[in-house]
Amino acid sequence: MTISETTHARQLVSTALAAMLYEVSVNPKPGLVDPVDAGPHPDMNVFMFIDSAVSLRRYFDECVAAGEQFTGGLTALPDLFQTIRPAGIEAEKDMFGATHGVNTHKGAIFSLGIMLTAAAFQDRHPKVVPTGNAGLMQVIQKMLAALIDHDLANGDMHDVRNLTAGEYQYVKYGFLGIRGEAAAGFPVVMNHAYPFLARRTGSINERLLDTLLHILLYADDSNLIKRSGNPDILLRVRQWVTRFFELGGSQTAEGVSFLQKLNQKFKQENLSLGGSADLLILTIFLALRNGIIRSDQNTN
Ligand SMILES: CC(C)(COP(=O)(O)OP(=O)(O)OC[C@H]1O[C@@H](n2cnc3c(N)ncnc32)[C@H](O[C@H]2O[C@H](COP(=O)(O)OP(=O)(O)OP(=O)(O)O)[C@@H](O)[C@H]2O)[C@@H]1O)[C@@H](O)C(=O)NCCC(=O)NCCS
Ligand SMILES: Nc1ncnc2[nH]cnc12
Repeated sequence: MTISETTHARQLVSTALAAMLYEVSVNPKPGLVDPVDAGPHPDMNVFMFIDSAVSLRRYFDECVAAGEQFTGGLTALPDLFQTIRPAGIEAEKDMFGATHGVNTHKGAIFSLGIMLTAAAFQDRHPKVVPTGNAGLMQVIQKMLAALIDHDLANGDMHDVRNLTAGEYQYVKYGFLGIRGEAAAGFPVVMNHAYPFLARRTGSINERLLDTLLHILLYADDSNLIKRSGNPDILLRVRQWVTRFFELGGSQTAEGVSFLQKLNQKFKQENLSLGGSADLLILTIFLALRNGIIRSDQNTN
């Protein structure tokens, strides 16, 4: 595979990296690292996230090249996913090298790598793939048509001691986690987070904070469930989010004050929103790609 040096390819890669850096910059984020507070992640800080994001440039180059240079048709798109999966495993090594062993972006390597590859393919095939997020969703669904069967339904789940959080939650509760969200074409992002962000007003920080909280209403975040030890946490968190929006969200003093309290609560209960952060990264990627957020229009 030859890395593409076209302006378009470089723009796609820059947009992916920017999405990661925007996400970690948003504050105050409950349950997550931001420039002010590491939340329930004492082993991480914002500089580590910068190092982690920057270490992924080569991988993102490979994703774009794979998407642009794929010669199979729409029905062969599962092969495109198989092309980038080994690159994702190598990218995890780059990330762990950059963070000295801390898991900052494992989920994002998977999710954003898939979305970036699909976007590169979509842009190369305007005659067969519809434009916009709907077309992108279709490409992703086709790429991942075999994922659930391969990883979960037919996976080896006999020794629970060797299961990841996502695999364990599949066996115990039937949750499909990141794989289910990805295989469906990221519906939480496409159907909820992105349209919400597109109509939200305020500064970029306020719009992205509110979008993160909106994501919590829909996402089954396997990090949150793992840290809590009980899927009922999803319902509790959704009640907190409802209260946040009743108070006016991040554009009111009451909303911000509630958010600060949530931040403390997430720290006290050691609750992480790592999966939801990744869905915010994807939403930002699309928003930057489609011009829905622009840093020169950071108005209040
Ligand atoms: C398919 C892979 C993602 C592998 O999945 P795996 O089974 O290894 O992992 P999962 O437990 O399923 O979760 C992976 C990460 O996905 C993010 N995530 C969780 N829920 C969702 C969701 N609903 N939608 C989208 N994304 C979701 C999340 O990643 C983020 O959180 C991490 C940081 O949070 P933190 O709490 O600190 O997490 P820990 O490291 O666990 O720390 P402690 O709690 O212990 O302190 C960070 O990664 C964020 O990005 C989940 O963590 C993919 O990796 C893959 O394909 N790998 C290659 C290997 C392979 O092929 N495996 C398949 C078998 S054939
Ligand atoms: N800001 C953040 N904090 C913790 N985990 C994350 N995963 C992705 N972004 C994150």
